[in-house]
Amino acid sequence: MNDSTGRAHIGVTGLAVMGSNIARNFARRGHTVAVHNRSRAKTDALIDTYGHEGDFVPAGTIEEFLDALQTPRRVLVMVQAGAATDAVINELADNMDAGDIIIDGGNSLYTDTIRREAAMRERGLHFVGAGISGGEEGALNGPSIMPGGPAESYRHLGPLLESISAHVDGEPCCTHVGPDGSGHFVKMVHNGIEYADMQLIGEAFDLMRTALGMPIAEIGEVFRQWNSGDLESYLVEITAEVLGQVDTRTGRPLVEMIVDSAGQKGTGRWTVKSALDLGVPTTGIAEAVFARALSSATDQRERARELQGGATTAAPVDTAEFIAAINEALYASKVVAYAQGFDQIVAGSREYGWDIAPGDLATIWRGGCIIRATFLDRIKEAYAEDPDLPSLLLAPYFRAAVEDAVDSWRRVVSTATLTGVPVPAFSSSLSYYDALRAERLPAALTQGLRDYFGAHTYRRVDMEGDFHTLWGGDRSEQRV
Ligand SMILES: NC(=O)C1=CN([C@@H]2O[C@H](COP(=O)(O)OP(=O)(O)OC[C@H]3O[C@@H](n4cnc5c(N)ncnc54)[C@H](OP(=O)(O)O)[C@@H]3O)[C@@H](O)[C@H]2O)C=CC1
Ligand SMILES: O=C(CO)[C@H](O)[C@H](O)COP(=O)(O)O
Repeated sequence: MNDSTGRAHIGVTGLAVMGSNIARNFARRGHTVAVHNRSRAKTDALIDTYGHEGDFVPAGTIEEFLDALQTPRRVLVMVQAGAATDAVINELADNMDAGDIIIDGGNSLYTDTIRREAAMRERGLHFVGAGISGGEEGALNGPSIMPGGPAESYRHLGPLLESISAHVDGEPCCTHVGPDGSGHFVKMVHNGIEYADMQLIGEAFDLMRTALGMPIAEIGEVFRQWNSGDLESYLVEITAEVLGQVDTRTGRPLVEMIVDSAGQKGTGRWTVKSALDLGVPTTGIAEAVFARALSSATDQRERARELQGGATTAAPVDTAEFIAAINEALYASKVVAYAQGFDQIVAGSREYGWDIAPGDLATIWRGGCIIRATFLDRIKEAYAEDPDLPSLLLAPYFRAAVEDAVDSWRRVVSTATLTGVPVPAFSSSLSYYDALRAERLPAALTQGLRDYFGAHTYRRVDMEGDFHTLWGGDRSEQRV
């Protein structure tokens, strides 16, 4: 047990990319911040390079670190998710006192956070699983922060976290999301949407590159222009930057020199697994995760290059017009991805009793995070108008935008198919839209088949109850 008389307002342990920049963010905003890392070198490097930026208290051991903190102690853990996070939390907990607060700011799996919160609560500690987004730049200048955990912890922590978060229209991009794993759950879905956003941008790029045969620099310019319209967002902005980058070794566009095999650390996959468990059709995110998996199946792709694509047609004639159509298809598909992500958040909130307000997330995702976009203002307004919106696609603003875009969207998907350009996210989003608005779905036939082979029963459109047809007998229908 420590008898703390320390002076630091908060401690950060784990000083890699995220932790070191968040520690600097705290210090630059006038907070005294204790800093610690498993291996001392990162602590020393932070102090040597940035020590002048504010009031840091470097610590070599967990005991020194905790002694440096005011009580109740507040410690932000920024280490690798999984076993490393468990190890750090347990070491902290063994040396902390009742009422102290541990904040896990890593990309932890929300079910781990539920487990850890319960374990820490039993030990009298507060545990806050906080999703943090913004990468290196956001961590330093203002991330979007999604803290879960007990409401009481947020009363102690809120002002501190809000002070380092991004702000949009004077509002902090940080709010208490709900109990236990809710903060990490919404961060997971945020990352799933991030995957879908990037996949859609990639498909738009591929259409311009492969179907239209445009030079990379010109495509970059298109994205730059799109960033002053409805698609204005951080990811579209940095797409223009990446496409504009010239490789210094070869003089060619850098993107042509990067291996086309996308990595993933897990949050997209977790989103899809959770969507399957919750029964939410998060198809855009799933396609994005599978597209990364397919891209990284490099040996299989190498062998498959010999497969013939059949009679593909020539590129669209009017380039400018087709670029405008891609813009609309991208926007409509993006609305679908967000609609599905928000559906998943609503379903998760219901499943775990978290009472998450979707509009609050739209508010705190407007700044600081990777999916920040002007678009989120509209989502915020949509949920302010109707907090129980059945789907974002039914909010008047988005409904009108998607209905306006749908002809272009169909043309882009059909042109992609005819020219042999893969557009899994564009096309699955359009299919989702068509399925959602369909009068009748072929699920009726699925039910008939299930009843035929497995006596799984079906419901009728004209009366209540469950029914089974005696398929192997006289084919009469029984009420079961
Ligand atoms: N990078 C990004 O853009 C973002 C990352 N995140 C999440 O934030 C967290 C931190 O990310 P990032 O800064 O990239 O760092 P990394 O995920 O690369 O983690 C490195 C840090 O973890 C520490 N660590 C690893 N294993 C242990 C252990 N067993 N015990 C103690 N410390 C350990 C390392 O210490 P040592 O130096 O001693 O090896 C180092 O400080 C992760 O959960 C990540 O998913 C969230 C948003 C964005
Ligand atoms: O959380 C993040 C941004 O919000 C991280 O950058 C995350 O690592 C991105 O995921 P992946 O590495 O799977 O692309």
